[in-house]
Amino acid sequence: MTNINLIDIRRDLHRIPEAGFQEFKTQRYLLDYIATLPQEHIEVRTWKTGILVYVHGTAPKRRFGYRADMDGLPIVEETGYDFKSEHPGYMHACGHDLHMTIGLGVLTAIVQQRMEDDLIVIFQPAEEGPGGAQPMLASAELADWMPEQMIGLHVAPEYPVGTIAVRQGILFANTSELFIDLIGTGGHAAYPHRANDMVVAGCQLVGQLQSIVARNVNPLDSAVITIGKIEGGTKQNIIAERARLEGTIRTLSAETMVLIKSRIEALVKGIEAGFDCRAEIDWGANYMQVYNEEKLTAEFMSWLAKRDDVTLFECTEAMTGEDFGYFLEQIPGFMFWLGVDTPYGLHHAKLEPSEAAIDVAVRTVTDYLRWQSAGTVTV
Ligand SMILES: CC(=O)N[C@@H](CCC[C@H](N)C(=O)O)C(=O)O
Repeated sequence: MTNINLIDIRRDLHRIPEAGFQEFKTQRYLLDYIATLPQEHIEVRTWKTGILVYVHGTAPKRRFGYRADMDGLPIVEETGYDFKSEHPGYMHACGHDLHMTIGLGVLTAIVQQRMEDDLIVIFQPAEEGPGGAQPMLASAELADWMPEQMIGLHVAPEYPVGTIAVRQGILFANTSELFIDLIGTGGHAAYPHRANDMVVAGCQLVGQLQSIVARNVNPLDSAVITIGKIEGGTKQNIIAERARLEGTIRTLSAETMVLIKSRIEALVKGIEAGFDCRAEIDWGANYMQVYNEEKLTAEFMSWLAKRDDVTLFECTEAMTGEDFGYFLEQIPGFMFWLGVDTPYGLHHAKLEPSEAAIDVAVRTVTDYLRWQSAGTVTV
């Protein structure tokens, strides 16, 4: 395909993980690489810290899109890599370094040997939060370059390299972030009767939240409420005036999300009454489910099944979230899982995805785009 060293690129990107909408070095790195490609048939735009690259086809009738997310996570890296993150407390622990590298690989292949149709490669910031897809889709930069068909992928630690897992319909859940501040009265540890302990209130609330999925959601439906962070108090012998819970809600339907939010509001009101305190709920960023358009996904799956270099696996839905769902709400297409064969899961400090998967993905996406563009399939 190409003589660029995608492994080196992935390692360079791995060294510089950045928070959502702070991907300045990442954007610079990608732009510098894109500038080394022949420029005759490409146009480049930036949007915030994201990038849009338009590759003009030889006889375009349609415009395809491939999207890669760009941001890292606030995790202290514990891999055995000699190319560890150089940004303290930040790590590419969700595979976005691979997603971007694959984007550059596909871009390079299509620039080197253009297809008939147009391709837009989208590097999107802030997938982990607060969400870059929705504002990017509403931006002037994308408005006149809107793809007619979209592809996205996500690394999957649990599958061997060479496996592509996908399904028609819902692939990833609806999500909502959840931030609850509890505000009471602090005081001396020895005088609990004169204070209003928000650590106790916060702990009770975490316990009560577990009852929503267990007792309010239909057992044949699926939902998750995870509280990933608790903060409260200032010192071991001071009763905490404030506590803060931070979490996320996952559902397979919009209706269940509404139900869960109303139950959280009711339980929080109960805590306010029971502890005579005040509470503030912030729902943070909400992501649309990732819904794979049935016909295109079925065609992709039958195309994959005929290949002998990949193994197709028809997977179930996952409760992960992805703001790629907003692309698929407006543009027909699909997302698939790419096997990267590593014992540690996404968002783990020891995640070491196999780099051999990069070549698998570049080949699969490029061949699929060429096959589509050759007119075998119409949307
Ligand atoms: C693939 C993946 O891990 N995505 C993230 C998306 C986060 C959405 C939002 N910030 C939230 O926490 O709800 C995930 O955690 O699934």
